[in-house]
Amino acid sequence: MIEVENLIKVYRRGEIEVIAIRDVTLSIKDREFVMLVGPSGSGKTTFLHLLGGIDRPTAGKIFVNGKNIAFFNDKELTDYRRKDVGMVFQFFNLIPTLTAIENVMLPMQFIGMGRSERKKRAEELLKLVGIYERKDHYPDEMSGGEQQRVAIAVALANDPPLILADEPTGELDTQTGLEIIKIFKKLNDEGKTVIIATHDMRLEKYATRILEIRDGKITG
Ligand SMILES: Nc1ncnc2c1ncn2[C@@H]1O[C@H](COP(=O)(O)OP(=O)(O)OP(=O)(O)O)[C@@H](O)[C@H]1O
Repeated sequence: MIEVENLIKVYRRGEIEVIAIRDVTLSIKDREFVMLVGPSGSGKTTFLHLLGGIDRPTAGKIFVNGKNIAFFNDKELTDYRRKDVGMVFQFFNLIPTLTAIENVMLPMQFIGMGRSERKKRAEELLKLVGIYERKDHYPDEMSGGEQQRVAIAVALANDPPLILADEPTGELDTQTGLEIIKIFKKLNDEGKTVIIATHDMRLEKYATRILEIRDGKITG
């Protein structure tokens, strides 16, 4: 359960202030599949970064399972990012010097899981997203769609209940994008809460809810 209360994010560039999130209050239940839509610059990425603990709000509260992550100190926030949330990005964000399986194993290392368990779980996750046969390849040896599958496995590494994705099909061709959408649908069916910022209207039929963001204000 996510409860956002009077959330505000203001970026300051010298003298100029940009209000990216403008007093947003909403709640998202467990197992929802939320599609976040809105024009470029409306605040989608900022909103996901705030929910994901990548950025801090200027004001307001973000309760995730009863805990206000806006009040977390750096250590608590790092812990939250490692265990409670998985993030998927438009440009995959894999580590180029690590193979697919090493990328997936890394977040498990951060929480102290032993090597053999990490390897076993990473293999299972790569099978789940349909990319096991490429496990020893480096990101630059894989297509965009393959890299995004690996990136989803990375996001799932520590089994977070919440998955946030920022334009995950934006760099992919039509067919590959559809395959990625179906992976998110499967994850949602298996119990994950999924929030996806996107311009890809094919997600609409899977979404349990569509939120519209405009100039930092969310409706819907
Ligand atoms: N680090 C930053 N410093 C200053 N302004 C920023 C920063 N990040 C975002 N902004 C501004 O905040 C507003 C919201 O940006 P954001 O990236 O969240 O929008 P978006 O809906 O994700 O856009 P897009 O679809 O183009 O990715 C924009 O006006 C943007 O210019």
